[in-house]
Amino acid sequence: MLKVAKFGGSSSASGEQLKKVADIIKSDLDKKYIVVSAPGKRFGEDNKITDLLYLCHAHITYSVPFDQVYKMIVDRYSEIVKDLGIEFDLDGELNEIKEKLGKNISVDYLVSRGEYLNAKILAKYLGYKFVDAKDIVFFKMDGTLDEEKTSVVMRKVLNQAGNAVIPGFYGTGALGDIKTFSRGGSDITGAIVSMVMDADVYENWTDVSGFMMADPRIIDNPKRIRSITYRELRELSYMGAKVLHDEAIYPVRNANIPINIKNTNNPEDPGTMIINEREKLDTDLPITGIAGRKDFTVIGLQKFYMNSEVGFVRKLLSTLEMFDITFEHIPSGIDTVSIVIDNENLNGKLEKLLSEIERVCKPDALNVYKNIALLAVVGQNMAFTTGVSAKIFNSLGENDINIRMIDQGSSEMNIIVGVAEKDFEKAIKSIYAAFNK
Ligand SMILES: Nc1ncnc2c1ncn2[C@@H]1O[C@H](COP(=O)(O)OP(=O)(O)O)[C@@H](O)[C@H]1O
Ligand SMILES: N[C@@H](CC(=O)OP(=O)(O)O)C(=O)O
Repeated sequence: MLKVAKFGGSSSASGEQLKKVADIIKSDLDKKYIVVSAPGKRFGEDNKITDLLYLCHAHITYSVPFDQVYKMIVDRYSEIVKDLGIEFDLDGELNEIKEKLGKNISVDYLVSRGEYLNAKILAKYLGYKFVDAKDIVFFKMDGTLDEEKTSVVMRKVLNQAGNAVIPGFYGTGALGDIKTFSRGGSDITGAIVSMVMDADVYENWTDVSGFMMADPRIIDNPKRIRSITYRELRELSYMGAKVLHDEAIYPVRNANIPINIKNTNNPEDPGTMIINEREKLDTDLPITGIAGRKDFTVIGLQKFYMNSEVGFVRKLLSTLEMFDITFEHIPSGIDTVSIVIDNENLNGKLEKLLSEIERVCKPDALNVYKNIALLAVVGQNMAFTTGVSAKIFNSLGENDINIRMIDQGSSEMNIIVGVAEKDFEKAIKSIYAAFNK
């Protein structure tokens, strides 16, 4: 039996947490490859090391003194090393980083030091080998994973290493520089190690006892999801349930490796199993989970006889292509079509995009709705159950929540609802309550 275990920032936020991590690892010899994030928050108002490193880089870029932020980082690691009581040359490591803290330091290199140092510390505490992610994770020129090179090199290095601790979140770019995944990317590193080493299970250790039916920061004590398919999980994590990065699903799903979400603070809890087959799901609830995100803009077009104008949607989408904008959903009616765009992708381009849409599509009306939140109600059982959408829309209606958009994928595995951002939490609460009476 081979297990890959990834411990997130919440599991490694302090010496005390890292001691729990070590106990978990030592109590199960199948956990051979350990992936670790940078120290996360110890309490609500605390800072994640990765955020402090980004902040430090911003100070350097704008030539603002960064000593105070840098000191906060140094203090956190000093405390961890002290609490663990290990002999660790922290000063030597920090000096190496400090020497590079000039104007031209790459942001990816600097933020990757969060996981680098944490993995080195944990390896020392466990007596495991430290394997630097820069030597086993490789990216292509376009920034995507170089799966071939990564597989060959990682397999060779890890087979020789025996038990090893690997920093998550980064690897080496095509030009030999350090590159990171997007935020939360240590989950992806864990999934890649699982795939390449052909693990029997990928354990993802965090601070909650599994994937919940809804965000526990919005719903008090939500029901735990005992088992969920990769597809459902991807929908939920993409839509904001960031327990697991949505891009971490692909490598393990392809290799058919189950993921087990577990709680470092409650290791006995079974957590959530993420598997391939719907038939083996341990649930008969019509919906599996609810997730959502704020910060969307909806652009709505109306045009009489739009449905008979050949190529209308193509023209509309070509305007997005022109500005290099991706979209989330495109619900349409007979004479209407809307595009839902993540604000991050609009990035100051909205006015220019609207004028191009006017020019190319000549709509009768063009409306923009800002501050939209999207909610996704997800479940593979939904396609086989009647009345699910009625329940969702009734619950929103009963709570006076105005629905701004509805979309349902062809898989019938999710229903997406757009609401005003101010109604976001209320909407999640009312849908959750409707399915948990
Ligand atoms: N549906 C959900 N189920 C469980 N946790 C959720 C859900 N949606 C959001 N979360 C939040 O995700 C957090 C865990 O993710 P994250 O902070 O990235 O963990 P880590 O630091 O271990 O990587 C939980 O503490 C919880 O607040
Ligand atoms: N430390 C990185 C990568 C990561 O995956 O962190 P976490 O496991 O705490 O989500 C980040 O904050 O984005």
